[in-house]
Amino acid sequence: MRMERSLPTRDLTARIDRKEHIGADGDRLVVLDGLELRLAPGTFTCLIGPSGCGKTTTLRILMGLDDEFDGELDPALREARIATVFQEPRLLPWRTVAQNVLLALPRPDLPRVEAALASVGLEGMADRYPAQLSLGQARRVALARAFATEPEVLFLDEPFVSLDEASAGRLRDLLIALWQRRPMKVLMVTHNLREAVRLADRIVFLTERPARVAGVAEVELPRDGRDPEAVSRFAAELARRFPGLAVA
Ligand SMILES: Nc1ncnc2c1ncn2[C@@H]1O[C@H](COP(=O)(O)OP(=O)(O)OP(=O)(O)O)[C@@H](O)[C@H]1O
Repeated sequence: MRMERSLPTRDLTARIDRKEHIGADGDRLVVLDGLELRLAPGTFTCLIGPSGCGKTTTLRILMGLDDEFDGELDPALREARIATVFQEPRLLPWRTVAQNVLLALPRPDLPRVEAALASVGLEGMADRYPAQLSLGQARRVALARAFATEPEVLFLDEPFVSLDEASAGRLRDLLIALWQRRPMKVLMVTHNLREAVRLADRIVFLTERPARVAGVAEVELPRDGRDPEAVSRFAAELARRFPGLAVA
């Protein structure tokens, strides 16, 4: 029998004192300035803020993809097993669905791949190639791949944009169901305040660029009470509390 790896029980912290990008004209663009984040065990956090304020830049630093910044990441974050889900499903086109999931695992484990695909409703699709999938199906594979690695921290960057509302809604339900089975720390970037309210325990609002944390809201709605009306009401309240930083 396969043993599940246990999840760490302490917070992870990150402090980004300053992050600059160099623009095409060679000018320095200060993107992040004094941004501090804390990821708590078993907590689903959404990061939201105005367009271009630095959300993806923040995520890339936390993922370890960009280390050119002033500040400090929790050493435990560098050592943690992390999984990432991007806007683009990022599947290798010349590999089958099953091979794409298999490649993410530390060792070959076909039963785990099959279980992961079944968990996202893709039984029977293991031998298809990415070009034979709809965008929604490809995103399911990306979720299956991320969860199959049993990460300690899961980062998502707008994983449901460009889908119709019904498909996005089904994928949100799926994401929450997968996460509730094994609630790791999650940090998800989204533009969509209603999506954040639907999914998150906690929403971190960023200021305009250069971004820092404008405020943190706990989503105090019970998970089984997040129907569209309750979500809209809560989102409207937050939009009033953080004017200009998110639209309900
Ligand atoms: N590699 C780069 N080189 C130069 N400038 C960059 C680079 N990456 C991002 N930028 C700029 O930094 C700023 C922040 O970009 P970032 O993608 O982090 O914002 P965002 O909040 O995720 O944006 P959006 O809301 O549009 O998704 C933007 O002005 C962007 O043009």
